[in-house]
Amino acid sequence: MSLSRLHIDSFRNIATAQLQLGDGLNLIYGQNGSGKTSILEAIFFLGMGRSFRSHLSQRVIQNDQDKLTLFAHLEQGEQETKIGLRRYRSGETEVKINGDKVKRLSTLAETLPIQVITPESFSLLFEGPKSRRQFIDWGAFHTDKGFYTAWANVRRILKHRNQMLKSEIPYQQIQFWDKELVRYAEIVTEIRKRYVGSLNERLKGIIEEFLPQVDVKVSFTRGWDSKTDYQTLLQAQYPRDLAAGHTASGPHKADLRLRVGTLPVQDALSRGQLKLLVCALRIAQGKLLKQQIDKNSIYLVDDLPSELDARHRQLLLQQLSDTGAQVFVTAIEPAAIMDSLNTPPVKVFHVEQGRVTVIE
Ligand SMILES: Nc1ncnc2c1ncn2[C@@H]1O[C@H](COP(=O)(O)OP(=O)(O)OP(=O)(O)O)[C@@H](O)[C@H]1O
Repeated sequence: MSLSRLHIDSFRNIATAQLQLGDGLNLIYGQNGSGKTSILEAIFFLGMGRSFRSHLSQRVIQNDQDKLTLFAHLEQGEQETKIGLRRYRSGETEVKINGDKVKRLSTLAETLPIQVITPESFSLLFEGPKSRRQFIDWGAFHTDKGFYTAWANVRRILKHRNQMLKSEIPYQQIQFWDKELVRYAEIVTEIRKRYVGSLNERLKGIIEEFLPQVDVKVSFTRGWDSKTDYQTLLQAQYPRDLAAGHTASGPHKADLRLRVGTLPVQDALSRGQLKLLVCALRIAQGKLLKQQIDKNSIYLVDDLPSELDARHRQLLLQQLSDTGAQVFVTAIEPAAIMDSLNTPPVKVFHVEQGRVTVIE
């Protein structure tokens, strides 16, 4: 699966660009501030309906314009899908797949599985559990049809439960909702647990290549004490939840624990090693997706050379190419990528002040 054509209009500093993309490695290079990341961001926006850089989607619309437009052709074997997205400054978003209007952004995400690796991807390891949960859920969403609905139900019931806690509703009335919550929480937890188990299998080989002699352990925590039944826990914790005005434990607190021996990875590894670990996690996800549902991801790798020595650059590019996926990498100097490749990129783009030209 790959994007063959991409049309960008009024996105960040790119007024307009029409790109014929390569099925394989696409290199985008240019000076600081030229618009390299904006191209990756545009592809991500088309797949997710939001940016990976800013939670304010309006910011990506080019200054002085009232809307942005993104359009692409997606090739899957013999099949071609046309995807279009328009975002207005008023906040409205229009999405079309093969000319038909699409209501839910999750339909877009399902059509276009995207993996992003940026210098900020470290947040996966450093920040709170939310980004790690999103990482697990990316895989759970793409590989299990039941996940989306079960997780949407968990979130809906939790929201309602928290409102009831704030209104100091007695437990007898909350109990009915807890039964529903437990039912969906178990589905979500089971899918997540199974997914992390399969991911671990794929991860081992990649970590051995990227970080030999480092014993990284990845485990899943479900969001409440592993020995306690969730229904019993919700009842026992009701007084505490009531005082806090929200539900302390549950699948909304699930996490991915990454350790080297007894230490959290961020205390045990260098910055370059952490970057490699994040890359290993993303590559393992892509490989697992291919194995489980025969779908390739699209990789967006921003500023690939940073933090990595020549050998690890080469290893990373090799692993990315082994996924068989379409890959977009950015760099300031093209040599930083070219020198690490056995075969040249399929396409090379140069960006200068928002103008994109094809080099080969
Ligand atoms: N809404 C917008 N309208 C117009 N220009 C914008 C908008 N948002 C950001 N820009 C500009 O777009 C330019 C491109 O930024 P981008 O991050 O894509 O560059 P880059 O080539 O990835 O740079 P670096 O190598 O420093 O990461 C920046 O100069 C920024 O000021």
